[in-house]
Amino acid sequence: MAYLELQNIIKRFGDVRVVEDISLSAAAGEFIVLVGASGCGKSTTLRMVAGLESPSSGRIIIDGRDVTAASPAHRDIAMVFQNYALYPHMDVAQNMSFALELAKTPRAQIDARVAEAARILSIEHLLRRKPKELSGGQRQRVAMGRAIVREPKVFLFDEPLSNLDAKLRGHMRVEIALLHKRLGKTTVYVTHDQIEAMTLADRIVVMDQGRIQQVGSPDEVFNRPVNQFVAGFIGSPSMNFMPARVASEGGALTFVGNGFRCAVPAPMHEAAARLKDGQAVLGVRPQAMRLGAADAELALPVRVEVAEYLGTETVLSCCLRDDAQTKVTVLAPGHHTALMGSEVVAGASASALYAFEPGGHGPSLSA
Ligand SMILES: Nc1ncnc2c1ncn2[C@@H]1O[C@H](COP(=O)(O)OP(=O)(O)OP(=O)(O)O)[C@@H](O)[C@H]1O
Repeated sequence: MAYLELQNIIKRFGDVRVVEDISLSAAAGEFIVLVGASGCGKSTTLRMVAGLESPSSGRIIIDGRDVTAASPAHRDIAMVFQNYALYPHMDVAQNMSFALELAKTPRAQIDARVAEAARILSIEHLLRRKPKELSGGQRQRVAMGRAIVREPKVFLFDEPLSNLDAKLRGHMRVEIALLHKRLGKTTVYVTHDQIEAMTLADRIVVMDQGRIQQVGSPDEVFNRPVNQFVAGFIGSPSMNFMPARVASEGGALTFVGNGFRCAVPAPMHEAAARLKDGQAVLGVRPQAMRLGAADAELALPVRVEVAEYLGTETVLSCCLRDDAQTKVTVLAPGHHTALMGSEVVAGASASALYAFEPGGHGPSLSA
């Protein structure tokens, strides 16, 4: 049963609609990640759950109660912000206790909860320090501690790791996953980082231009993206896209692109035959491409523009030999910097091929 529910939420700022009819539900204990590019409306959505913004229309339900009009303090939620939002004049223990003091929680209970949260987050030795005496990662831990002590029904995280350096971000990501496992609370987490989304989420909500594009498990959004936008957003390096038209060659449906052709895989036949003007966008992940695979079902003649060796693999940034505007990234195991400037064939099997109606939000041909 849904524990947190957003029903037909629309948000306008003046004439600008930033959230367009979002409906979403989270089960008790579920970890939901809202992901999307800057400005897609994910923070606004989270802030409406928190009660920091009011929806223009729609309802928000938490644990069976309509909280659409309730103040943040009466929603039983706790939010962790990107900029930590700690009180600078209070020490760590005071920052963590403050909300409980306001709620007139008995002192002994406050002390016990602060001690327990400090233990979970390994910040016991920092309790008497002021925020300015802490590193970014330590401040973020205190912000999480402040959320934990309130024992909320729902945790909300708004880009909590984006102010940290890459190494610390990876470390804190693991801590958040462990914390969720331990506390089991329903969580909504906003990020523009698809690695955070993939690693933390039970279900990922991919947003673009105020709308939900896809809701699914990390496996679903990675392997079965519903449109080109989702396919391009999830996965690193991003999926390669190439324009192609569908032609009937000798009775067989074929994708024909600039300098390559490839049989349309059987599961896409019906959708490919229905395409407007026969135009499609093919997609293939950099990890699925093999160098020199001239006999592969999809064999792309490419020119290697840049080759970056990362220690165990090389990222080859290429363009189609017959169309320099179409870029193709190949992630090849081993050391291949010598290929810079040369022409090679990058191949992929038909099972690794995606195809979409053009325009970004057109459906996948295998959906
Ligand atoms: N108070 C406001 N008044 C007017 N427009 C706003 C307001 N708050 C947000 N917006 C606009 O709403 C859109 C969505 O903003 P939002 O912060 O939800 O996006 P986001 O996906 O979280 O982006 P980011 O990752 O950059 O935080 C943006 O175009 C933003 O400029």
